[in-house]
Amino acid sequence: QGDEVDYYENLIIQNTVQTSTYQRPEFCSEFNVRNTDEAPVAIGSYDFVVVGGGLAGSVIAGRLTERPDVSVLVLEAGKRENDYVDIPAMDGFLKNSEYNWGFRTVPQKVACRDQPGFRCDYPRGKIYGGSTGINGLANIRGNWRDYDKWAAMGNKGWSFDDVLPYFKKYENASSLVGIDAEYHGFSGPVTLENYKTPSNITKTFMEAMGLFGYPITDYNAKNLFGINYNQFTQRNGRRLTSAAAYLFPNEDRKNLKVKTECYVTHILMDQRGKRTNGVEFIHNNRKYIVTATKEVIMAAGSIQTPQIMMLSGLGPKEQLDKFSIPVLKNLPVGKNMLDQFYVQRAMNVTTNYTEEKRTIRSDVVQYLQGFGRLTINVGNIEAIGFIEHKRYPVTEINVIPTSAVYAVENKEVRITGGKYAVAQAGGILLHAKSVGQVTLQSADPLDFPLIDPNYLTEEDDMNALVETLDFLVDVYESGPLQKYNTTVVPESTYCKDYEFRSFDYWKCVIQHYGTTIYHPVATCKMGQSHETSVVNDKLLVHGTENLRIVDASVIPSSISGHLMPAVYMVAEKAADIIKHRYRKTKSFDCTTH
Ligand SMILES: Cc1cc2nc3c(=O)[nH]c(=O)nc-3n(C[C@H](O)[C@H](O)[C@H](O)COP(=O)(O)OP(=O)(O)OC[C@H]3O[C@@H](n4cnc5c(N)ncnc54)[C@H](O)[C@@H]3O)c2cc1C
Repeated sequence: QGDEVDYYENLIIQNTVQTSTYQRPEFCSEFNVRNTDEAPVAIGSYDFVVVGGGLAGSVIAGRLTERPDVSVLVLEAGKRENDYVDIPAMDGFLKNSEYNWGFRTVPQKVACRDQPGFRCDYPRGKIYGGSTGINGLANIRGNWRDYDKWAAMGNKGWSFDDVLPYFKKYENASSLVGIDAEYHGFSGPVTLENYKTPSNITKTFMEAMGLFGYPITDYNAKNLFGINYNQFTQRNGRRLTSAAAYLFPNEDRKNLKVKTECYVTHILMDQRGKRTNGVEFIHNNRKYIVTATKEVIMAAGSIQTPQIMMLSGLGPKEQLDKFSIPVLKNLPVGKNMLDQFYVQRAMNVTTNYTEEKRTIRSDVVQYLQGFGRLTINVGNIEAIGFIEHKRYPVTEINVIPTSAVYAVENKEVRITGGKYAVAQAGGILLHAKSVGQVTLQSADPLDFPLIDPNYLTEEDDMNALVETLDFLVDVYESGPLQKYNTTVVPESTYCKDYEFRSFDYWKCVIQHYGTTIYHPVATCKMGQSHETSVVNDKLLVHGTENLRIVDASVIPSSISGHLMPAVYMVAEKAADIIKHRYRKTKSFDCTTH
């Protein structure tokens, strides 16, 4: 075991130090084409070509290739994960690595005031497994009402009762405690785990919530309102990416081909914009094309699926005209963007709660046994709660019981944090009323898209967050937590001139410390009309016969949870929709009914 401990200790030190000097790219420089005059090389054909081997792409490819008569090619721009990626606590550092595309938003009017140019960091996973390769692993499904709303918007087959079987299908909740079994699956490929050694202060916080009418609840079941320990997509304390869950075990399937470091630039459409017959991509600085005999399935996520669509002539006419891209279909691609907004460092709370002294080595020893601080995301979010508001459906709170985190100081990796633990707490705006958009910067596929979440431009969004943060102070000041002498310390850098707990004080905190929680949806939203949505309820792009979108971009409205479970569900359901469309007839032909 000593060798393994040495290996992981060095791995953490070397990789973490590297992230401190990593320069994020300004565009997709590594995919530059060496010889632009060279014609693309054709590499043959597959039944299905999946663009993006992220969360949804992995599920689709894994499920479709269960049928041996169906061939699937996955084109993923990123690389494979490594042992460092698998350590949950390193997720924060992965944002400064080649596993993150490195996007930033356009300058925000109201938010991200402590970030250069008011541009929020906008991480997206660039790795086989997509954003599940860099995410915080929290499995929070949302309210059943959110999905009933999808159906009420006209999307047949997407009510909660319709989609519950697909939530169950992806998950294996066998090791979770305190759950309502009726709402969970126990044999899916994605294992869920609780953090094994939660702090007593988190436990007490959960008890205190009871005084405010919020019980311990399985928020992934019928009753969202309340609090409970976080559920993570992990196996033995290690990150479980969608690729590891759905594709790694099936890589010997002859009908499955995954090609990494392949950057898809265009969907190849016929002149009427009705049928696609494949895609163009760049690999090793050369252009290639591949044919899809049945479908192209877009799974590049809420930011890049719209970008590739628009580059291919499928998007808002005014956008495409601006860059002289011939318009094949005028669709609201990139519009309607909804994102959630997180104020993680909303407050520091001093306590008399002491923590055991840790070292990298002691953490590694625990990690190798499947527990300890390396097995929880860098945010140390041990518990999650959901609270109600009078004029707003719901916001989320995160309980962070420690300030002890990994940091690089003078090229050395340290676990920072003082003698006393400092608890933190964060609030999340789940149902933003402010609507943003993704647009093109140019017609060059190597340019990053322009991301404008348009945070907090609607008054109600700010009001809901102010109420949430103020509520957290009430909880920290409540009786149960006083045994830890919890004291909320007013922010003293940007907001010191405002009266603590006044509306303007919170507004200042939110404007400076809030940022994305990485859950954009609806940029290729599902719906009935091609004027207000991009795909139908079978996820086919309106007006096309065989171009489908299966990723977070089709989610039509915000959900009261994080996004990963919803995307797993969407992809599992999409796989069934596709299998049904091409179900075997007696003659074993594929049918297109
Ligand atoms: C930092 C971070 C933390 C998060 N934390 C959580 C969490 O704790 N809980 C939760 O529920 N959700 C979380 N999420 C959100 C969740 O991971 C995503 O919503 C989910 O992964 C989206 O799935 P997707 O398939 O739509 O896109 P992705 O998983 O992002 O996959 C898209 C894939 O397409 C690839 N791609 C993009 N463009 C191209 C191209 N042109 N050619 C080829 N490939 C391309 C990308 O490299 C990527 O692999 C987090 C996200 C991030 C970024």
